[in-house]
Amino acid sequence: MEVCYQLPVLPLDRPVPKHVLGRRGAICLTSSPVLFGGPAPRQLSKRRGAVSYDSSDQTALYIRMLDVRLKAPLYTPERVERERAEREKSKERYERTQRRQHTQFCTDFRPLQWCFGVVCAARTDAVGSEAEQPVRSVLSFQKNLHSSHLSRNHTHSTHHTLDQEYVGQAKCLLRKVGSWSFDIFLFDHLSNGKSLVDLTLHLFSEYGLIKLFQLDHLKLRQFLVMVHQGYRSQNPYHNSLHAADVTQAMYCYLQEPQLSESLTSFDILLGLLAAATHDLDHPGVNQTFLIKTSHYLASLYQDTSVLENHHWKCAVSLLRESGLLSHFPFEDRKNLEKRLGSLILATDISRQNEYLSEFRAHLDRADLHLNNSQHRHFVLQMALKCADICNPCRPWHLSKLWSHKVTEEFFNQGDIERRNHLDMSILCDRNSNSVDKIQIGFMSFVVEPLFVEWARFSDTPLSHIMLGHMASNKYKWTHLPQADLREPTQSTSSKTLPQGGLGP
Ligand SMILES: Nc1ncnc2c1ncn2[C@@H]1O[C@@H]2COP(=O)(O)O[C@H]2[C@H]1O
Repeated sequence: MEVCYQLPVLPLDRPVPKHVLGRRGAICLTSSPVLFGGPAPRQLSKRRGAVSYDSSDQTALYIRMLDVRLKAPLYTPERVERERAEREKSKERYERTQRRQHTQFCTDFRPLQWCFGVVCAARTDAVGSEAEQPVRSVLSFQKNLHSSHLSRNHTHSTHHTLDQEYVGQAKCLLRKVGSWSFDIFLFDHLSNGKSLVDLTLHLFSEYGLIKLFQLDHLKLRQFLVMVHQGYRSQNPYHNSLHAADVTQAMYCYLQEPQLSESLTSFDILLGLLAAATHDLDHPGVNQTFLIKTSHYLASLYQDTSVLENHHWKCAVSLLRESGLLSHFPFEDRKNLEKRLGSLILATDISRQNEYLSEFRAHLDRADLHLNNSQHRHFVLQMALKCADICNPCRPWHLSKLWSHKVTEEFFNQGDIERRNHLDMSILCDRNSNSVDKIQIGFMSFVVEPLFVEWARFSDTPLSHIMLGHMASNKYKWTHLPQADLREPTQSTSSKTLPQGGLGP
């Protein structure tokens, strides 16, 4: 049996032990205590990894064994039997749910199949044989789900991830989820790359949405795992970490007094769902690229909000596929799907001026009344727009990382365009653009105008903190020497541990 193993975390309330400070590298591992330097226990047939740790304030210490795999019979027969029974029970329950959903679905899953490259020609061609198609061929995401370690974690099945200490750290960090300086990169590490799943689950339970809307916990988790998997991890920027970041920002905005005092639970449910799904299956290139390469999505959505329409359709597909809201009355589901689309479509950055002018006009006339459901929806749209492009308003150490990630994605697109002799898209040519110039332009022309209006609307400490960070970040991009603006190296960036460095 192959077991994923992670190390216990050293206690947070004690000083960093001398033998840990200043050390980094491979260590030996036993099933419970951590030995630094001792011989490897005999049952370890394989070990590989490194310890990385972070102690930014000398009281907190994160320590992690990366990618360690053991071949060790750690299970007792009773435990194996108990877990087998749990697995069986969970499998039965899952299959029952899927059988029920299959009889309920009468929707067109084509966008879903396209976006994940599942070939279902038989299904679309042969209408007569549609009823005979197996569920799996239609529900493409389930295939991914079955093989996902994320979906297996909660059933404690064969690959038991001994991750409890990390989970403890992640839970600890979640207590600060409402803080604007919440470190999503660190949280992503602590949650094993599934920050979007864990964070959104946490927020759902924090708001009591699970109870209130009688959501099935298993379906919710499966839905979020599918959302996580629906993002392309190879994108430097538009991946599920960005979605987690936007969801966390959205939560901060939902907590602002104006909103928290007026939004309904349905608004909150919608706002969180929209944030988590707003960039689903982003291909890592922009709309211009899709149009000039005659991509099918461009023709499907007639060159208008191509990506946002696609994100929306993917989100709807996943909602239906998971059956998360299958117990809602039909009208409520329709309403939610429609409003979800309207929120996601608002993130089309090429329509920024439309939304901003309307927002400004409302503020000038002081006629936004949040007891009006349409006005509440409009404010949710503005909140999601802010959350989507809030990275320049984060503290420098986080903002800088996002800036490099988004620029890398732009430049990757430019490289493809160059190789294929296509016109270079704006900001995508690495030979004539630089991250600092892109940031200064983006902040001045896109971010600042939006956040100035948002501060007029909400006028809270947070809105001013965001403007403060943006001004200070812009100053840094303008004045710091190039060496300080470079992307943090592997050893100091979030790729290992994001904050505070790693020691020598
Ligand atoms: N820090 C940033 N610098 C430059 N552009 C950005 C930055 N953050 C977000 N964007 C752009 O803002 C856009 C918002 O919509 P998208 O997510 O489609 O694509 C995003 C990027 O093109």
